[in-house]
Amino acid sequence: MSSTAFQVMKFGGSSVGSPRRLRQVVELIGRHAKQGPLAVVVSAMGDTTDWLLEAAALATAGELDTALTVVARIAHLAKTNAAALLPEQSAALAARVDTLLAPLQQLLQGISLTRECSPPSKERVLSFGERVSATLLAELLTAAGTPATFQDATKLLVTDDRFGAARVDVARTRERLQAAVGGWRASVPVIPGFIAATADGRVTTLGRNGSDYTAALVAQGIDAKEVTVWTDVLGLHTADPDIVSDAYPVAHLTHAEGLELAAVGVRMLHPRTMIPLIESGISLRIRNTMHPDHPGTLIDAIGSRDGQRPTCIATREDLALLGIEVRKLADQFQLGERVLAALREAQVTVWLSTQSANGQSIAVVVPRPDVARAQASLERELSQEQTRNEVEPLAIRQPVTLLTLVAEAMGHGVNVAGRFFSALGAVGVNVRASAQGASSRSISCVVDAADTAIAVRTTHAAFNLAHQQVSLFLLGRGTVGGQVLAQLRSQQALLKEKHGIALRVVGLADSRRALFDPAGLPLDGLEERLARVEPVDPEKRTLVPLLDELRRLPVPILVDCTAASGLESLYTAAFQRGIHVVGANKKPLALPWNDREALLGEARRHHVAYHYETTVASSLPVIDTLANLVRTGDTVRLITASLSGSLGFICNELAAGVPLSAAVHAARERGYTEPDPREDLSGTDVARKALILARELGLPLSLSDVALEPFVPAEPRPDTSVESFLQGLKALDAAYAERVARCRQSGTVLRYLARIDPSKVGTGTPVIRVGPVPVEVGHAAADLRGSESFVSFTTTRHSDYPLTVRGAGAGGAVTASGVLADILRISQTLRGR
Ligand SMILES: NC(=O)C1=CN([C@@H]2O[C@H](COP(=O)(O)OP(=O)(O)OC[C@H]3O[C@@H](n4cnc5c(N)ncnc54)[C@H](OP(=O)(O)O)[C@@H]3O)[C@@H](O)[C@H]2O)C=CC1
Ligand SMILES: N[C@@H](CC=O)C(=O)O
Repeated sequence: MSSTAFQVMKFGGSSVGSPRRLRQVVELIGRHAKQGPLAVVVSAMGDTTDWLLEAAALATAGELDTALTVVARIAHLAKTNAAALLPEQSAALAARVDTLLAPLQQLLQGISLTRECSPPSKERVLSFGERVSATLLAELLTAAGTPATFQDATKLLVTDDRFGAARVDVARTRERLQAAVGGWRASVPVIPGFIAATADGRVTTLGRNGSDYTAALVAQGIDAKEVTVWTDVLGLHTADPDIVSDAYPVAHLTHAEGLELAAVGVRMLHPRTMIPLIESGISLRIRNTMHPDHPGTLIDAIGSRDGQRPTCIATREDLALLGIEVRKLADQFQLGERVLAALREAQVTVWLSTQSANGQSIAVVVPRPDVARAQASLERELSQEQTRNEVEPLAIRQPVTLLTLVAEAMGHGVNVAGRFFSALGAVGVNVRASAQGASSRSISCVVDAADTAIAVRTTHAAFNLAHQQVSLFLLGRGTVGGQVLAQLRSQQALLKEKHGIALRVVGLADSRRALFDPAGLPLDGLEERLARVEPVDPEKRTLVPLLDELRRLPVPILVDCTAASGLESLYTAAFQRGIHVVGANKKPLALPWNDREALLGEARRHHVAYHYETTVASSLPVIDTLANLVRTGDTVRLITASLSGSLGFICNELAAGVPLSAAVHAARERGYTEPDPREDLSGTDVARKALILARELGLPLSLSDVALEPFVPAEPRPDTSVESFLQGLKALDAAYAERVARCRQSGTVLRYLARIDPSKVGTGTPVIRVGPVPVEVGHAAADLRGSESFVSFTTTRHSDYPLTVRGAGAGGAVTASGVLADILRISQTLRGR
């Protein structure tokens, strides 16, 4: 290719739709014209084409006056834009616009008289937008010092006479362009996009993305080296930036990738545009007029050599999935061929078709507006088989979206399909149909329209981000929630850098306030920010609308660090929306057996995780250990445990001579107790934990089955406030000091223990007992320090020496670390890499 080969630049309607943008275009062309020969293709200004359609429709309806006001609107836009750049010539420019639009007014008069807008007339009407913009741009360029000449596209681009769907005669077009190009070096040719003409000069148009197509045809016809499409985006993005905030422009693609993307619905590209460029080896650049120094996206024969180059995610929406299945042997039917032929005959576009391996069934994806036509044609085609009851009734699913991954490197790596489907499955998106082309450059699947956003975000993150994004909605900012935020602040950067997990808090709520921002809430000062939110009555508040926002974000997790009752309905709503739950709150797990089963079943049904390791002994790995014992086929014979960090601490304080009331106060201060310490002192908290463990063994028990002896009876004044209850504890100081002294004298230590004995099932003796026990020296609980907990599992395999887990059993920091570990478990499982 000679170094003096032409560049072709195409400017879309928005690039020339306002004075500011038009000025940028004039400057841009001026700069590039100095660097080498340049041809310019331009679209109609702003919404002019839509207005022309409106004017044609009005004229056809006989409303000529209104149609002419639309023409006046078109003229006004053109005059205002041009006059802003060249005020001293505004009158001449306005006269020019009027002259250009005079034939349009006559044409509309004719249409209104006959009340008929034939396809040729409609093409002529539509051609005026580009004529005006190209004429004005040529004049503005010349006035700005870049000599430019309007070139009439109807004299350059030749089509057949199928008005409305004209086909270009490439050979004749090339002949004309070759003849014209000789005169284009002295002055920049400005060619109206979108319009062409038949060989005998009748105006035709090139349809959707017509100006891009004009640019490609011109480039091919004049042997240009590159086409640049100037737009208002930075290039072709990895996904629709309106859906994926992390989508980014792709630097370099192959022609084949570009064609594939065009074929699956990327609006910026059209297969018709790609084909002349591919045939002639011409590169295509997509750049932004507002950021002219940004390189944009280059699409050429070579593409990127980077093995890690991005994967583009394209969607085509408003589709329907039709399923056809035969009951007889498929080879008698040639089902696939017949279905596709019938749809072709009915002029229904098929965006995807996929057949079962034995040809017994076929699924096709068609535009939703064409469903009735498609259905009628298929029913016609298969009517005899239907009468003989040999085919299933046509299954129609709509609206659906076609989601396609495109990347040249896709075929070079293993497990692309696995990652694609597992990423979608992990967020509960059901794949309704799928297809991978032999090109191995793309893989497509069909999802319900309602899942479009989450499916695009999820696959974009799985294939393009070095890190897995996780979106957290945190309930509770107290002892545990506050520490979760503190640990996120200190760990966030490290987790992203070292483990590829980007944890983002998108929501924070306490009992009366809530903050939510899908883009992420800055962690610094977050609790203070929440405190400034106007409080609402908790009875009247619902967080469900925020779950609707959360579900659209990557790996959404609801994190419950409250002790609130009734949150099971919020969990259910979360599960139903594909949101995972991490809970430190024991109450949803201590619901009556059937309710708890229903809750866990809902999570399973929606393929989401519900992790609650911290509900028993804070961050100690108790539930996980028990689950592994059960999973690997061991039989748990007995669980003995000290499950309350606060009661363990209080017992140790009592043994050290601290009065009960002061010990409880200290436990509360240290964040060991429940928000209401009576839950600890009454043994209820331990009963819940023991119940959670027993249920992990599959025992269908409820709280009322637990034989409970309180540590301190919350009765007889359960209605008193927490503060006055705590005050009242002083009256018990002496009795508890005496109780502990008696233990000391008998060589025992007071502990509050839980015992789960599955052998008691069906015997009438309680399976779960919790209560205070004086333990002998040498007992596993005797030497527990501070808030330590322990859990001992005696099993068939661990019979001589029980498997014991021991360590800090309460406290904000340790519990928060357990909550974080549960969050990371979900994140890592979903990372899929
Ligand atoms: N502390 C510990 O060592 C351990 C605690 N846990 C569990 O962690 C949970 C939290 O305990 P902890 O942090 O100590 O309790 P705190 O009382 O310190 O904090 C509770 C938080 O939950 C908020 N809250 C209450 N109801 C709601 C609601 N409906 N929606 C949103 N937020 C709400 C409260 O807001 P407001 O201030 O407005 O009331 C408060 O911010 C409890 O279930 C506890 O059993 C588990 C293991 C160990
Ligand atoms: N209040 C609880 C905290 C952990 O669940 C305890 O004391 O153990």
